[in-house]
Amino acid sequence: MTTAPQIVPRSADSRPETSFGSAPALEMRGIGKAFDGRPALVEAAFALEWGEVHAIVGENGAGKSTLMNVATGVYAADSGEQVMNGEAISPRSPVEAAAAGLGMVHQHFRLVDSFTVAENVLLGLGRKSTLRSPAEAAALISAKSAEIGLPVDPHKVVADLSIAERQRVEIVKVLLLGARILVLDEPTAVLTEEEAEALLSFVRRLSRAGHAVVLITHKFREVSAFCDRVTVMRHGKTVLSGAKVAEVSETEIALLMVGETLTVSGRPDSIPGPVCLEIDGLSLHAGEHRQGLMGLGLELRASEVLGIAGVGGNGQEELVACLLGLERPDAGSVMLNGEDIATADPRRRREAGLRVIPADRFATGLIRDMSIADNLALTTVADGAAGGLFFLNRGRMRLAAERAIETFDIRGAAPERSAALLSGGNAQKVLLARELDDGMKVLVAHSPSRGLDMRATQFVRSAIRKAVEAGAACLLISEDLQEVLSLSHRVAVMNRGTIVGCRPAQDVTPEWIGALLAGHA
Ligand SMILES: Nc1ncnc2c1ncn2[C@@H]1O[C@H](COP(=O)(O)OP(=O)(O)OP(=O)(O)O)[C@@H](O)[C@H]1O
Repeated sequence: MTTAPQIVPRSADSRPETSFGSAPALEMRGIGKAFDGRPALVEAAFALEWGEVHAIVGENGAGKSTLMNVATGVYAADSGEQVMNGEAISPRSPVEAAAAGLGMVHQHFRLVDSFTVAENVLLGLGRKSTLRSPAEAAALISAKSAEIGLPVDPHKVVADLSIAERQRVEIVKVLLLGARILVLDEPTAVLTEEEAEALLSFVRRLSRAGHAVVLITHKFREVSAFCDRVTVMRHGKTVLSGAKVAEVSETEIALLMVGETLTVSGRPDSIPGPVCLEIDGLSLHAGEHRQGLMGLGLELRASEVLGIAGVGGNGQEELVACLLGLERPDAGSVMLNGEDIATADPRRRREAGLRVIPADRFATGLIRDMSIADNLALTTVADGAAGGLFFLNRGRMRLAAERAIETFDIRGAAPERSAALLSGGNAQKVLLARELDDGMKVLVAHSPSRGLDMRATQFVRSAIRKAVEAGAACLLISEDLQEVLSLSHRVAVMNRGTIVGCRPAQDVTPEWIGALLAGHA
């Protein structure tokens, strides 16, 4: 049986108990890397010590992942040098990097869903491994999992695992491959608060045991509470190299990240008008992994932002799925300007003026393998704006994409580039460019700034703000309370599949929200 991980935040005395070497764990100097002639890294540098947790922060597209992809052999650098523990290395693949002691857990996991954990690890270890069967791999996984205090069941099928469990499998896999330097790319973006805390505590324990850990993150709290040093990247360059976290303030880091001051966008300057969206008695049965909806009701007015606060997993996904038309509710109505669209097809909803920014940009928003121009044209093909009935007017699509790229400041983008190559912030901007069109009357925005850096967050919020000031209505569903409070005219709280309270934003108090979230009011 495994025991719950202990919480081990950064403390004054966080020196490692052991070390894997006397030379620095990793030194990268003068690293350059371009994609299609566009520079992603320019003379980037990074220095990592054994026994530390080192944060790399920077805006979306700053080059954090690319730098670590170079370190771990995913990409070959165009220039620069890399020294690990005093020895020059230039891994040509992630397996080679791991064999040298450098492993990375990516934002998107690389596991085969239909295989068990043991089979996946066996596959990941490759042909050079001495392991011959899943049973041998299972024994090794159990031993490693117990040694490092990270619960993993080797016999489970990956498809049945939660996101946090899959992430633990990836970590164990990388450590079994021989990693002593572990790179985690935004590991907590996909976790609940509790899971994130457990993971970060594990990271601290790992560093105390002598490993070096690189944590790519957008969250300042993680930097200040769990990291020893911080490196800041901007536009492919290292603008702060390995500063001690205790010696640099969050404001200083933020300013280095953006290179200028940002204006904070607040609530739209608009007076709510007539009701344009009225949801009544919306019900959807619960499932194995979902809460369902329990007779949910709400009213949204034109020129208004109604923020829905709540802990994730309380029906938010289901509400968005019902509004998108991906789920058919068991009961209830969704009146959009007098028309019940509860069972209408997605095209009719669009014609009625409904637009949706889903929480998962790529699952229900953009198509990863299609170009930016094609993604932008997805919703206009049916109405003829992208050409005639039997052909697509590529020239028109290209022009529309060029306009969107300019208006929405989609960096590093060209119409024909694949959406898969966009950073999180830029992918969100493509979605906004498509959804915030002239026909929009009601925007449903689900966690619109999740995983985005400060600048992209401000961009998204000010785009919503402008749309609402121009007369649109916005249903803002977000687990980020700050986001809800800063943008909304009214705040509703969602719990167990229904709205449990609603107030004008100025009357919201932490006690009121707290009581509703906890189900006490
Ligand atoms: N395989 C690739 N092909 C083309 N361009 C790429 C590729 N990988 C990254 N880029 C580009 O390199 C730049 C840096 O991207 P990178 O993913 O390293 O940024 P990041 O700081 O990790 O951003 P985020 O916080 O959004 O993950 C971006 O402009 C991105 O579009």
